[in-house]
Amino acid sequence: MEKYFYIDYEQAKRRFKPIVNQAHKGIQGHALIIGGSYGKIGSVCLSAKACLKSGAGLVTVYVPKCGYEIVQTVMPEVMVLTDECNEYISSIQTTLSIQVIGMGMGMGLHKETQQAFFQFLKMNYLPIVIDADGLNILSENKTWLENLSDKTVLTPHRKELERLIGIWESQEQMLEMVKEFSKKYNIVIVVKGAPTMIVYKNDVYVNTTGNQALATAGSGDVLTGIITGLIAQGYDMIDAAILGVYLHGLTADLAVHETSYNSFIASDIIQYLGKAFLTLKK
Ligand SMILES: NC(=O)C1=CN([C@@H]2O[C@H](COP(=O)(O)OP(=O)(O)OC[C@H]3O[C@@H](n4cnc5c(N)ncnc54)[C@H](O)[C@@H]3O)[C@@H](O)[C@H]2O)[C@@H](O)CC1
Ligand SMILES: Nc1ncnc2c1ncn2[C@@H]1O[C@H](COP(=O)(O)OP(=O)(O)O)[C@@H](O)[C@H]1O
Ligand SMILES: [Mg+2]
Repeated sequence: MEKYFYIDYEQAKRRFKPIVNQAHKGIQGHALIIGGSYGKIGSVCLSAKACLKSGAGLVTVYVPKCGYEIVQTVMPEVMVLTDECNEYISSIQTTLSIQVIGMGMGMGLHKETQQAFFQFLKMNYLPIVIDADGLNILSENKTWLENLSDKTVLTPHRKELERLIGIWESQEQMLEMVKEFSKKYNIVIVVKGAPTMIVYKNDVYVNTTGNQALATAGSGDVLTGIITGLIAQGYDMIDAAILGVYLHGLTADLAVHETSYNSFIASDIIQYLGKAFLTLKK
């Protein structure tokens, strides 16, 4: 039996958990953001900043060496681990105690990066949000999908989704294909677009916030950071996806009267995140 839900204020408000007075960084969780390649370190910066500004206690990023000074300069709050390779990720080694991983943004498709991703997937048991080139690597190696744990959220835009599951004739057919995909791997899929729809098995959650101002570079990287930051705090995968997508779109609704559609950029999502959270204040 399929179920459709609209992600509106009520759906978001009842999922929102205010941070407790006695909170400390440990309670808020430690997130690891893995991604970036030469010329695309900005995508990791956007994700990491969004992750912190969603309430995560600690954020560490794992980037190629070329990203070290950039991240440490742009975001003193974020800790940095670097790959031995300068331009792209060639192996993913970490012994950090973390609660969640967000990965794929700006990561590129270098063969060594693909292998590093595969080795990482095989030994990962933590909640993970996979976006962008992480999705594109899975599309090029579909047998690797078997290694996805049931604590996985995929966040494809329509083109990334097409690479992953093939083409569709209609929105209805697309949703049926995504439901089958979700059931086969027991994972959550955030189908980004206008509107964004979250699919988990036979349930479809249709977002009601957001607008065309979000059609700008890095807005998906920011969403990955928001969802990762919510999971770090203990939200389950579906609630984190629902609340994250709602808040992400709401920032654009709150901002456009000041920024216009044209002059809204991905950093504005992060800037307006506080205002979006305040609308859910209990
Ligand atoms: N500042 C940065 O470092 C940025 C890095 N980025 C990274 O660049 C890599 C490539 O991501 P892109 O999404 O740009 O490239 P993709 O190759 O995944 O998508 C671009 C192509 O897909 C089509 N497309 C994009 N969004 C679509 C949608 N919603 N519906 C239908 N077609 C769509 C476009 O027409 C274009 O042909 C990713 O790893 C991403 O994280 C981008 O996020 C942009 C910003
Ligand atoms: N016209 C639109 N209306 C609502 N949301 C949009 C629109 N265009 C893009 N978005 C949102 O912006 C984000 C774009 O993600 P993505 O293409 O991955 O960006 P990037 O890879 O550049 O970070 C998604 O969350 C998508 O839902
Ligand atoms: Mg993207």
